[in-house]
Amino acid sequence: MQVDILERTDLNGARETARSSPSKVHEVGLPHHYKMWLAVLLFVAFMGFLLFLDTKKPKNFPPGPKWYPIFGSALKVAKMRKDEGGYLYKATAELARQYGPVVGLKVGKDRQVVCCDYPSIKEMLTKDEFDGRPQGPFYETRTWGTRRGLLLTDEEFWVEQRRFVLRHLRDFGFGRRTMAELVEQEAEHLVNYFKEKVNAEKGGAVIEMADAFGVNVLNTLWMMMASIRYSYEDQELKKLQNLLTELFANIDMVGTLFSQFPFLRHVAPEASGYKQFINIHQKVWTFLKTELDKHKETFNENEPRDLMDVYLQMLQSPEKNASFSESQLLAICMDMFMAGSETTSKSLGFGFLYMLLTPEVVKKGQEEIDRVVGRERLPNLNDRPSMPYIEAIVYESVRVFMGRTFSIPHRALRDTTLHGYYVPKDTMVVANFNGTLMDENLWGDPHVFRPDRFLDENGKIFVPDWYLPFGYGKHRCMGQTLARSNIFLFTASLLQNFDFVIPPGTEPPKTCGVDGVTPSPGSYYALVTNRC
Ligand code: HEM
Repeated sequence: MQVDILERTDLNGARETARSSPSKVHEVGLPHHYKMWLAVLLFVAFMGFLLFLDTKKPKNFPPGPKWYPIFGSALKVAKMRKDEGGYLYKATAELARQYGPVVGLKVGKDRQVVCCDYPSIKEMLTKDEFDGRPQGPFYETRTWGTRRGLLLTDEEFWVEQRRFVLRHLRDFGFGRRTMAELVEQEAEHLVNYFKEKVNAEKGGAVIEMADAFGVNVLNTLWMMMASIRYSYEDQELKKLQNLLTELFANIDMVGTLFSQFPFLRHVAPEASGYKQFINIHQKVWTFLKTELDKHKETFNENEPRDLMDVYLQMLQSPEKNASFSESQLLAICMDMFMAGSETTSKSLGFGFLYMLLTPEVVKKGQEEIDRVVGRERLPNLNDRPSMPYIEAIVYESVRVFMGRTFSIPHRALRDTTLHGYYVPKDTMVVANFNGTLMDENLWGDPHVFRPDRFLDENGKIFVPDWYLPFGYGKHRCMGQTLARSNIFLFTASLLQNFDFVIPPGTEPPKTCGVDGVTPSPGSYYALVTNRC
């Protein structure tokens, strides 16, 4: 059937098109500009409807501030964070005071549930439905577009990789005698490093404490991972550690601007932190790739020396499963590097910061060391059962560090409930450890550094159920044993040999710390002298 098109221009100059059929029945449509306005109106109404939906909370979702289009509750959280001096954990704790221990938020595109007390945190960490890890650009960009590694992967992929790494790290000493030897060796290096500094100056040395432990902590892990020991002078490593500290101070555990508002990656790559995130990850990746390439040159498949070798062996094996790849090996190294060094050295950093402010703790610790070990030899991990007070300092150091931050986020794998509330699939669920590790109802005086809280009436170690700084359940920390051994021996060895005081004429350091993925004690100094 033939259709012709009639076009005419009306008095206002607008063009109008009508179609006529051969039967000459004219269907005169709306003028073109009306149609255009109608389309615009429909589009606006549709967008309005979508924005309206954006503000609707799922039924029985955990309570929290109102959701606005696009931003969700982000502006409210940002304001509260500003009011709380920039600390996200404090802003969330304040929200929990207003709405209850389980807070429902929407930050940009991310639906989040934050657990802020012991019962909800325990429920979240033990329920299989919450064993996922978040998805999205933030969690994928770090490994160049595909989720890899151990920290932020889930389901079959993660189960297989976690099992492999744990099994083989054990072969290289993880949790065994070889690990103890490595930790003891690094504690000795640390003491010698301090001695060199202290003996070089009359009256002791003023030492920057916040980053005094990073190299030794990393060495204990890296020897098992890649048979590598770094020196204090290694400039490449120093640069990398500074970059990581910068990165960790600029992102939060629950994401960052460009992950919550992904369009910012394109319109404001610098201001949204995207560019810096990519640059730092690129540098870490290149550093690790260089180490891996060096490793390959000396690799002998019949004599694996460390985890890298066992993994390379697996890559050549015909039984290799799809989850194994060279980029996954690099991602594992990156995760271990990030999870392993920053956390332990910052726990030590906070521990020594508080000990500077509470000399009675140092005195009690030194008395125990003198009684059990004496001064003729360095402490070792066999002394641990006889040194409950130093062990209690370890628990307390980790408490004051993790009490300022969140767990690694989890994700609901399916629609489920938490604390009686509805949590839809793919919601990010995170624990604010401040709600357990700094809860006045649980600890009485959580802001006081008091290792005795971990000792019972017989002076034996007592750890309450609500002490969960290493997580719980299937995703629990893989490095807890190594971390606690490092903190124990580094603390015992330093207290055995040195006294630490606030440098005369300076203000006592502040304990507020610097917020970030892992909180940092910030830069502070101690006057370190040989013990008499
Ligand atoms: C004081 C030191 C440390 C603290 C407080 C700490 C804390 C944590 C926490 C809270 C989690 C998350 C648990 C969860 O999501 O439910 C975690 C996971 C993890 N940690 Fe640690 N950690 C420390 C040291 C280490 C060390 C030394 C290593 C390396 C050997 C390590 C490797 C990991 C890994 C690989 C995961 C991910 C586990 C998984 O998702 O399966 N951590 N850690």
